[in-house]
Amino acid sequence: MTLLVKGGTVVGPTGTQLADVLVQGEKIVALLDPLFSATITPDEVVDATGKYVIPGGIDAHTHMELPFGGTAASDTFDTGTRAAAWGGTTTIIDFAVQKTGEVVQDGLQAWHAKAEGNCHIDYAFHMILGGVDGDSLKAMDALVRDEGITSFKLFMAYPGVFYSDDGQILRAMQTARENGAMIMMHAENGIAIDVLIQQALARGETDPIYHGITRPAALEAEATSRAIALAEVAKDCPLYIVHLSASGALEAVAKARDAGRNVFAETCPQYLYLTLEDQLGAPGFEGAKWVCSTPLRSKHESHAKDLWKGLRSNDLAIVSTDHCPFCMKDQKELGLGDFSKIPNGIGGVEHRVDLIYQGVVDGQLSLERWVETIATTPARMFGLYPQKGIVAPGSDADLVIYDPNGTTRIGVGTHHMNMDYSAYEGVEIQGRVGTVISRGEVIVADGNYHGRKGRGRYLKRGLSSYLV
Ligand SMILES: NC(=O)NCCC(=O)O
Ligand SMILES: [Zn+2]
Ligand SMILES: [Zn+2]
Repeated sequence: MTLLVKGGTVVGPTGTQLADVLVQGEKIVALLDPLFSATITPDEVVDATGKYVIPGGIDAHTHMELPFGGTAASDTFDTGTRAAAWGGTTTIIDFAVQKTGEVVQDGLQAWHAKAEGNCHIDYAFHMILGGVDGDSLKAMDALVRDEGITSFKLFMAYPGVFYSDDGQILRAMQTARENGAMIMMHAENGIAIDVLIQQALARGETDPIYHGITRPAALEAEATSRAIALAEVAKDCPLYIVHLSASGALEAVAKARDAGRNVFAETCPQYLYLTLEDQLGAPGFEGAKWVCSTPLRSKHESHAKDLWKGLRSNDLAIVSTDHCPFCMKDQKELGLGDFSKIPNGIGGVEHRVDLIYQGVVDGQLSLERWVETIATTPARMFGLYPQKGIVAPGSDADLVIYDPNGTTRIGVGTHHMNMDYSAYEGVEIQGRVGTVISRGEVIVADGNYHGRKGRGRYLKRGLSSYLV
């Protein structure tokens, strides 16, 4: 079976070219001069005239079905990966969870059981370590060696749940330095935050906005700097700061990178577009829709502006979503009268490609940087390159035909995520995901869905291309 994507502008991290993309089976086999491809008779033609042809998006940070705060994220691997496909994402890297006290491999098998046979697109896992001890350190080696899991998330936040102390973090970093894995860090000082939360509740400050006020930017910056220092002590263990939201944290990352350190970071669309005042501070309980950690930051400070700059300068390497949706009804509502009981998370796996394309329209990013931050760098960072993340011969034929003349209006009435609201209700994007191709199969075209549950494959990942 051959498929020709014809007439489009192929966008990669280093430039654009007018080229037709020839696909055979699941792979890209050639980028052809349009004059030459006129001589070919493929089985199927996808017209991309006037459109961009980009590698399928890779969302390196999702939480399908994550148990949190007495409930679980509302997207299953079925609904969440289908929504991702609609939005031009053809690979996710989800976080398998070792609950505190659980054997790491048991946590991993439980995650495989949730995902297997349910995914519409290809998927891989990072591993959350809910407890660092001798057994889990040995398990890290086994996962890197045998399971294709080469990155481990630790939490400086959420004491009593996922939290690791500095000694545990250091030991995990030393192990990662030895086996080549990446340590991913939720960098917020959870111990200090818990004090602020208790004080706020004692004053009767229970509305959702206090979720943000009790997680100040300074405590993200402090934890980020501490993680960077611990990684230095662990002989420059590769460190990746997740969901970075604050200018001070970005400064710490930039300083480490200027010093040549193995430090990387991602941000998420919510920190580029949404704010403490306008969303988290919405009247009544409405702000619960935007409770996530790290929290949305103040529009009166320069966080969002600095994050866009960080994306341009590569101090922020990747945009992921941290997709962790909860419905308002019965889920976010668990925190009525006590913001600390609102399950943390925002859903957005469907909108990342569009929302970051809007950054191109707004003059924040180049086309090439758009592709790099949503597809190419995630593939390189997490050991999926060049199978994924690039439109090139030999790579999987994961392609998005993106229409710069289309528009997308985001809202709960049209999205495909299993959420009863949209975090971006009414936002209009000056661009549109058209056709989506996953391993050579057209799964979205002309506003219709052609994919199916179970076609997505588990990807065993290699070590990061950025490892030194
Ligand atoms: N980010 C968030 O609010 N929820 C998901 C869990 C995490 O990434 O910390
Ligand atoms: Zn986190
Ligand atoms: Zn997360």
